[in-house]
Amino acid sequence: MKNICVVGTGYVGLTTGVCFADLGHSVTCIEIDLQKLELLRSGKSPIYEPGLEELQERNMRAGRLRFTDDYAVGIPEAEFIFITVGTPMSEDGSADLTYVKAAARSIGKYLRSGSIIIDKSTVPVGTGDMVENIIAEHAGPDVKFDVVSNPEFLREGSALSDFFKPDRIVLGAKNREAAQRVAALHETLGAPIIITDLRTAEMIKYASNAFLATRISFINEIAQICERLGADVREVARGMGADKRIGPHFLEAGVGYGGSCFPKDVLALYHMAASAGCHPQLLQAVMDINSDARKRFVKKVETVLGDLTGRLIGVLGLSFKPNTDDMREAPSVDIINALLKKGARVKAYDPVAMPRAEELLPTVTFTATAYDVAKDADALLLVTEWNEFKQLDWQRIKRYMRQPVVIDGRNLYDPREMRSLGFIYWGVGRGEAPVPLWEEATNIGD
Ligand SMILES: NC(=O)c1ccc[n+]([C@@H]2O[C@H](COP(=O)([O-])OP(=O)(O)OC[C@H]3O[C@@H](n4cnc5c(N)ncnc54)[C@H](O)[C@@H]3O)[C@@H](O)[C@H]2O)c1
Ligand SMILES: O=c1ccn([C@@H]2O[C@H](COP(=O)(O)OP(=O)(O)O[C@H]3O[C@H](CO)[C@@H](O)[C@H](O)[C@H]3O)[C@@H](O)[C@H]2O)c(=O)[nH]1
Repeated sequence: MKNICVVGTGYVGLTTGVCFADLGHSVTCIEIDLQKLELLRSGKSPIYEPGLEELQERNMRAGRLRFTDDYAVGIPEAEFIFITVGTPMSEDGSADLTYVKAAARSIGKYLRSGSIIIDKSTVPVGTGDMVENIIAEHAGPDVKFDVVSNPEFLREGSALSDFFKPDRIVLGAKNREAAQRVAALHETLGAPIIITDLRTAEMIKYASNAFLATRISFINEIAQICERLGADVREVARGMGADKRIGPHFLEAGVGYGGSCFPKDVLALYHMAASAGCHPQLLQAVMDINSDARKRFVKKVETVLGDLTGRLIGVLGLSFKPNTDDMREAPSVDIINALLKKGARVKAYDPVAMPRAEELLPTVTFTATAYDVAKDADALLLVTEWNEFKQLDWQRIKRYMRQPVVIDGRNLYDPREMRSLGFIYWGVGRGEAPVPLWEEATNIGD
């Protein structure tokens, strides 16, 4: 049993704290947002993450997990201190390190010799050195400590299984012995552990996210070509993915990637590269293709319906992906704002993200069910592929709609089935565009 302190209780911090407690360690989580802290102390999770709240409650009851806003409580006893605070996008596109610097200052004030500070937040190359300097400045010369970079690879919606069954654990440090102590902490997980230097570990995180984002933009570009040439991108991805060198994952064409990580991390890497005098042209293309995917989706609605003024559009799914309530950089927000700008009215439904979406989309009407979204709608747009949208009663939806138009941004439905049910259906990269409902169809896709 080790004493662990986790600074920050967002998606990464709470998962880290709860899971290490579940492995039998004694964990103190420090959170400065007092509203969040109150919720956490009452045994509730401030985020929707399947299985997390149950595990949190269990470990709090067992006395292995506690929450505080007081660094004096968490830091002095801890052998391992994880920094998991946010690193959002700054105005210039670089990663904003305000929270990391503040956490390092506070840790420094209460640190005792022998602790290891582990940076789990996604931070630009060189941040580990900066954190070390800030802590040293505040801890004073007598306190001996190490900084280890341990980038986090969990995905929202599957955070627990990603924690307990990681593909790999990356550790970067100046002092190999410190990295080995952190490796030993993770031993029970049985995952491959890669030990490298600080800067390389920091870069592995950005390169991994940028590569996954590149695959998504690549398949979205292929989808656009498929649409023009009458091929089916899902089959293309299946055929490509069967090649072991390519693999089947992250080849789902759609409305582009969103979330709290890919958009900000690709941009931050671009910024890092440009600041170092490189010319990151592939990263620029990845970002351009991603924003075009959202625009093209909106253009499809216009192509089918014509002028959107006064049209009622129903949107299914708001979170940036299923199984999370996270609305950060969700494609739904850009799509809905573009529709509203073109004069449409929008109704929307999401199984869990509506409370978070309300403040971002104040003029949207939120409904209690997916079926309510369809009522009187001129078109229904599938934006997030929640499981419950796979089982809809389409005969019922068709009766509710003003006209049976479905634009599917995630290729959730079978085009032939939808058309045989009488829908005007348009997916992503799956053959020809449907005949527009208005005469002067615009050319789409550019
Ligand atoms: N969200 C993910 O799925 C994910 C996955 C891998 C890596 N990451 C990276 O991990 C980091 C955290 O991401 P997140 O989504 O969990 O962030 P988040 O914004 O959801 O949570 C950060 C938390 O830290 C708290 N905090 C800020 N400053 C603090 C301080 N000085 N002391 C104590 N608490 C403080 C905030 O109040 C907030 O609750 C980011 O760098 C992100 O890029 C995120
Ligand atoms: O084939 C695909 C796969 C994903 N997406 C979209 O890509 C975005 C990101 O999806 P996903 O990677 O599943 O979610 P995140 O929770 O943002 O996780 C990513 O970002 C985290 C934060 O850095 C990393 O830890 C994870 O490894 C990395 O997968 C979402 O909008 C998805 O809809 C696609 O459009 N097509």
